[in-house]
Amino acid sequence: MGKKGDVLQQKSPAEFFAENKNIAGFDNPGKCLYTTIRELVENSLDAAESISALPDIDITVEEISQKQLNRIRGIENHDRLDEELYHDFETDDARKKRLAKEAKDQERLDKLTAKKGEGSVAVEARKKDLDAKRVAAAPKGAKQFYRVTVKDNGMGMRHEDIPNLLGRVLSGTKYGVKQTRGKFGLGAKMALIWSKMSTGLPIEIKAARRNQNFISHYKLDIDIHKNEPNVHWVKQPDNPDKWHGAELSVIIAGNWQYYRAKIIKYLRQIAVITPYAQFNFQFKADDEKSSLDVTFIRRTDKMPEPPKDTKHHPASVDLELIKRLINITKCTTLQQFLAREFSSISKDYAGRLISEMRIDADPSMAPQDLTEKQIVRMHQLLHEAKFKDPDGSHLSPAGEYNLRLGITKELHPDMVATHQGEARVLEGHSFIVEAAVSVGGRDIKPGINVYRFANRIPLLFEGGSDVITKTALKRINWNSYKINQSSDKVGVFVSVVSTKIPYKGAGKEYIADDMDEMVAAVKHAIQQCCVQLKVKIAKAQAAREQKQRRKNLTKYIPNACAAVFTVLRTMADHPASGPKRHALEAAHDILRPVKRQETDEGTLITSLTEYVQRIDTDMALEYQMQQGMAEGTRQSWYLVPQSVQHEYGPEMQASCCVIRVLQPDGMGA
Ligand SMILES: Nc1ncnc2c1ncn2[C@@H]1O[C@H](COP(=O)(O)OP(=O)(O)OP(=O)(O)O)[C@@H](O)[C@H]1O
Repeated sequence: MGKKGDVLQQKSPAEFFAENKNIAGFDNPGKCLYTTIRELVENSLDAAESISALPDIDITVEEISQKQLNRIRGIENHDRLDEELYHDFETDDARKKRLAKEAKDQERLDKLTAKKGEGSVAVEARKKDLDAKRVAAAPKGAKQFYRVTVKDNGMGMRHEDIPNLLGRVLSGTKYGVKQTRGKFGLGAKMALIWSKMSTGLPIEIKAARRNQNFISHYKLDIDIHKNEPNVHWVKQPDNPDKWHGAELSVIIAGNWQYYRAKIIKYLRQIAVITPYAQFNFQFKADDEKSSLDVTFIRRTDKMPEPPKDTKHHPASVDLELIKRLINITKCTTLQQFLAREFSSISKDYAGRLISEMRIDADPSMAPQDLTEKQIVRMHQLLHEAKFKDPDGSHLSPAGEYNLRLGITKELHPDMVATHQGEARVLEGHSFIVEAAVSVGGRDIKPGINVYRFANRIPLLFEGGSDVITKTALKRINWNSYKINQSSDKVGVFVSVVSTKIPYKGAGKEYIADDMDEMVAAVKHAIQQCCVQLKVKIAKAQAAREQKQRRKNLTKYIPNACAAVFTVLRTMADHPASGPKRHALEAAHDILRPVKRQETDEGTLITSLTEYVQRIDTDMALEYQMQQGMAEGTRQSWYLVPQSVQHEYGPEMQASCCVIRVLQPDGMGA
């Protein structure tokens, strides 16, 4: 018999992920609830977009008590014999103490609210703090369970594929070279594994493809040891309405209280990046007051072009992948194989590559006849030879329009700028970085608030290690764009799309910060937004300053006019005599209208105000001329001269602008 630790064991992928569920973002019950919702919603979005349907997604989270759960599982509910055995047991004394403390805290909160006002930052922070304290101090209650149901209007699933797609870890339809939210073939199965681990209950699936006259209705779970689906029952009811889509429902342990904020934040951010989708979210609590019903309304029917399937770029393939492609290819010659199974290789180029291999490979040989050595040589050459970069036309970024729309609808910022970068390449996969930077708005804290998206899904965890957060916080000199990084409310939205997002881990929570190409692309996209904002901020600042200057100048006009008018009035009513008379004759023109009551205090105020405003505008223009016109305020117009001879004279100044007539470059006088 072998020694302990010496015995060969094998694990199925399902067993591995069940034991290491944190790798896939299933860390604790609260996070499991969050990740389950997220995985199902992302599958729904992929499914709707794959048939170009505007996504309509219903998400329901229903609280289920231990008693209800037992009823579902067919377990009898027993009355407790020994209360003290249980987690939620609390002595009378302990309860009294807890309640007294809560009352005191509430009193303090009321005082703070009276002083600072409801909704103020200080009050909100204190409320959050108290909620956390309350949860921590409350006796550990029974576990919490939830039924999570997500329904969509997507492509559905083929009836016979459903058990494998949802009951076998590492199986899916998104392994190709295409931009999709899902990639690993894991998410929905992790929700099922967690349901199996925490409640022992199977998953229920309804699905129908377009024009299918029945609905596939399954109840299944997973044999974790064998990594195989285990179908409890299957039905095929009629589908008279020709519904298409999928509805998945799992019952799992979770923690709504701790993760409510994160779940709502996730939905809000996914609504920002997919404003063409409608999300109806319902939380059904036992107690009506705690229930929640939120709809993130579709704001546009304009969907980005869907991503397209592409081929492997030669720079991204490894030896195993080449062998796999050789096994599955339908090409009959090596030259065809290189030209058809890879991107950026033309037929001619394939011929040149084969000659360069110099290993007796011949363009007309069957790829399956390549020896191990020939494959190794081919792999080496594919990594040494030059190829055109993939152009990114198969990617589907959200688009500046959608990004701007989503941000405006959710945050209502004062200003926002967007930029979509050029396609770039990372390890043979093209990627595009889009960014938006907003200033001001609702529900946004002062400082730099980073919103990260990858393949159009929000990333909410592990922000500190992410390339986007690090770039926004450390590599941008905000001051140089007239943005105060601690007091302005700045939103930095960055979305990366790629056929392969370089996630760290299967949980899809962050993109590493160690790839120069990615760092450069993210930095460039943010900077481009900042450049646009700088112009807008400068304009807004100038307008504010002018308004303030005018306000300062006109503030004392009524008082000054009242005093001047009193003097004029007195002079008009009591004409001077003697030596002063001559001196005052000059003022005759002013005094006469006063005497005739044609000029009064109001006339003086109006005239002086107009005068001050005119002078102020002239001064502002003169100042701008001295400073050189700001780029944003300068506009070129092309005028056709009335005659052949034209004098390009000095500039003309009007009250609202300065016109400088210049000779176009390269034109004769
Ligand atoms: N709502 C849905 N509509 C249509 N097909 C679905 C739906 N949900 C899941 N599927 C199918 O089931 C497969 C497996 O889904 P699963 O969530 O396990 O992995 P994935 O989405 O492929 O990858 P990832 O683990 O990265 O999320 C998907 O590839 C898809 O084919």
